Amino acid sequence: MSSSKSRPDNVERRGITFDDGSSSKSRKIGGAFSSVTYEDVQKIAKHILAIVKCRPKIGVICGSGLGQLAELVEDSETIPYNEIPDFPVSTVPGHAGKLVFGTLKGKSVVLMQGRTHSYEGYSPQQTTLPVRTMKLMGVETLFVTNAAGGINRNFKVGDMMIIKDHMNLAGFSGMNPLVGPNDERFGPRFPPMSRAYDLDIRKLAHKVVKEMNYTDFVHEGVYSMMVGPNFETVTECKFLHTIGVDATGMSTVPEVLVAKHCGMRVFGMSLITNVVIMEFDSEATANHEEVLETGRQRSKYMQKLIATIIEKLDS
Ligand SMILES: O=P(O)(O)O[C@H]1O[C@H](CO)[C@@H](O)[C@H]1O
Ligand SMILES: Nc1nc2[nH]cnc2c(=O)[nH]1
Repeated sequence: MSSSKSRPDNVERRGITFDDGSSSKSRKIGGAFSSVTYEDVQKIAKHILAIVKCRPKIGVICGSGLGQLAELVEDSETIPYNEIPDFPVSTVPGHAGKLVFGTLKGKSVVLMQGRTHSYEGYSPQQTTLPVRTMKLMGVETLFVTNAAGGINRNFKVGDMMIIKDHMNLAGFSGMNPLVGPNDERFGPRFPPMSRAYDLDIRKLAHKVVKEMNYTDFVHEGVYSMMVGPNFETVTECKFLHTIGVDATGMSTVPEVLVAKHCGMRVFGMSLITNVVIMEFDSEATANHEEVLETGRQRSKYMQKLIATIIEKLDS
């Protein structure tokens, strides 16, 4: 299958068939409703499980420049996203676009080396399709990682943040992967989100941080998602700071919503790749090269931390 098959500009949106026989496509309902059905996801999961021997219980989504965790995976089996029918394909530098199956510190895992984002043109349902695919492959615990801009003034470039909660700013404009008809086989119509980030894994993470002497540069805080692709204005950063956000990015939240909806345990971690600009007259500007360079310099610490938490996880 060619990689262009699943790119956002020419992806065939099958949509939903309504009671009167019309489809969401013919009703010209936009991206938010271009749902992927349970059967679609089942088909993709079966396709993948027919290729790999591994039966993962833990999934890890590697954010911008953070895919090197795959180097620690033993007995690895790799599938590029563009070889999986209907799987969204990463189009951004720093996202290799591969599923890596294998054993990480004794645990069966599947790693996503790169994700897709709404700003690439994908609907929230498409960007989260891999999470539902993991669920139907047997994954019970999801680790989400990302590169993010530090809003908290105590954060320095290269620091890390255990995510304790998120602010779904994209959701305020209706961009939420759970919008549309709800299939109870995935989860309930109204899922709670007050404990989105698993408390036990967060406690374990803090213990591991202490044992590894990482306390000077690992914090805990609140992540927010902006749709992007532009970085924030000064006023937007000041707003985020005021409402209690510690780090901001363009991903993760939809994945967490879908993972919680389908009953997964979730742990999230941000690498602070840049500190956001909050002075109107600053000449500094945010850029993706800095994000990737920080990833190159600091991702090994994040990899070690994530790998050790996974090693010590109860299941
Ligand atoms: O969230 P991840 O995918 O780690 O990447 C972050 O870094 C990119 C911007 O440099 C954006 O894609 C933003 O979301
Ligand atoms: N929105 C946003 N995403 C990022 N990803 C990495 N850094 C940033 C940032 O400063 N802002």
